[in-house]
Amino acid sequence: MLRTKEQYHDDLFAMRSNIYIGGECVGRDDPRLRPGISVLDITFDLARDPEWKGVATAISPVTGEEINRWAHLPQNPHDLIQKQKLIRLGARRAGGCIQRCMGHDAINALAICTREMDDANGTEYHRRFTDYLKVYHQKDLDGCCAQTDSKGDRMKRPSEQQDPDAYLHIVEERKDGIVVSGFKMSITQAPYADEIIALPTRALGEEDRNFAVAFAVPADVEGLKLITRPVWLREKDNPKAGPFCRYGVSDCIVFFDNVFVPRERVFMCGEWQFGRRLALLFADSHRHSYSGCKPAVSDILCGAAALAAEANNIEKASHIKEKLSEFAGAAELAYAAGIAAAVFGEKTASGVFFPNEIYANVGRRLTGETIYHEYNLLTEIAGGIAVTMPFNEDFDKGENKEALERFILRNPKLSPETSCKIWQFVENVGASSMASWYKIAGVHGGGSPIMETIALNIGYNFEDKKRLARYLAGIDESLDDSSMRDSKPDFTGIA
Ligand SMILES: Cc1cc2nc3c(=O)[nH]c(=O)nc-3n(C[C@H](O)[C@H](O)[C@H](O)COP(=O)(O)OP(=O)(O)OC[C@H]3O[C@@H](n4cnc5c(N)ncnc54)[C@H](O)[C@@H]3O)c2cc1C
Repeated sequence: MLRTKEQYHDDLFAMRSNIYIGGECVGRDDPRLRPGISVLDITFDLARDPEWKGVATAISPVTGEEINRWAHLPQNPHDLIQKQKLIRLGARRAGGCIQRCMGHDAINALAICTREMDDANGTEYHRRFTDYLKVYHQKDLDGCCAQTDSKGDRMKRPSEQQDPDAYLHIVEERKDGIVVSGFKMSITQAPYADEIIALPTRALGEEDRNFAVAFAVPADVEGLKLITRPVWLREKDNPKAGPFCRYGVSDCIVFFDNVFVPRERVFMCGEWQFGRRLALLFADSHRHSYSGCKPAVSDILCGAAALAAEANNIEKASHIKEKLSEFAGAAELAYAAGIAAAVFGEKTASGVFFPNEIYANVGRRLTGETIYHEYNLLTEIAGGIAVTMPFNEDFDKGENKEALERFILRNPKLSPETSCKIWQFVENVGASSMASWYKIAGVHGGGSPIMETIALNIGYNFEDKKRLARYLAGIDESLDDSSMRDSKPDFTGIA
């Protein structure tokens, strides 16, 4: 089934009120949530648009029916590339973050890890998960991923924390399910998701057994509170403002206050040995997703910088050309890393095709490192007007309207109206509440750069480089490069 955005809204607005903003409990129809809901609308519209069939849609391996690609488990490299393409496409339209990749990455991680736990322990998590996914596909659900725990004292393990709620944990195990408590934080799109998919955030020891828990619950389940921080642009309700102003985002503290999770929705319960594996499966899949969305952010920043250069009539200056080319490097190297991760990925026992973790991590780290630099490029090219421009209303009405039409004109080839729109866009993209969100998301979303460093320290073959150096230095007589010969890209599904 492919839901329309109207069906999605109906389902959303029928949910129990458990959203808290500024100390008040509000419904999902609160206008401050609307900019985020409008982003999700794009994902429903794209899936029903014949032009994007096969990019925004896929065939479900569990129901055999056409589904929204956000709910799909990639089966081959082609699927991973289509996912990457869809993320860049959606993110370009949403102005930077399409918000659905976390749920997608969570279901992939669960499909793989439940199978591996069953193979190791004879449990039945994979069957439960597949049954859950069938309903997820049939109802065309949207899940957010609640992985990041509030974590309390960073130097202490989950079981050592003064407040056990610093990490989501099992409070009680019953025959028919489990009761869980704890805080997850920075959870994007939780207030307008159908489902919350909870996963562990880190490697766990035996003493952390109760913190090894994964499950899915409806986002309005009894005992769940979503303490929400919406981000929107000042012009969100101005019909004359550009599409960028329609979109925004909400992140949440997801507070599980003794929430009951029925057995059929529990996908990990005490398997602490698999804590790291499940956390990393999500993180690596999400880092691959960044190779789609971060290039879109670079596209937008590059476009804004190029327009600012045009408005300043400095396009032909050599330092501007050089700066613009840096955006191309940031966007396309990250995108290329995503494609490499897809064709050098691997088929897991669950049938899910998983991106190569080295390429996914180097791509993600590059994007985290360049994000502030890219904003700096825009600032250098645009000058200071982004933070000093009068409000839109001053350009629209009042006694200074005519004077401001002259003021805003720098490049005589542009009309005052176009010039004004360019500078308003530069302000919104580069110097707004959303701009700050994108900067910090660019660094920490998908794991802080240190997490990619750790992943690379574990997975990258440094011994191979040492062997090479030993050979070139004359310490070893021969060099074994057979791994280069044996590693072959997989083009399954790619026409
Ligand atoms: C905009 C945004 C959206 C997000 N959306 C989601 C989402 O949808 N779902 C989700 O699950 N998460 C989400 N996240 C969370 C994101 O994954 C985390 O921000 C990220 O993993 C970093 O965790 P943290 O913010 O708790 O920072 P910390 O982990 O506290 O990191 C802060 C600093 O402390 C250091 N540090 C931490 N622990 C240690 C230690 N033991 N020893 C030494 N140094 C340490 C780190 O290296 C880092 O430099 C989102 C984050 C942002 C900013």
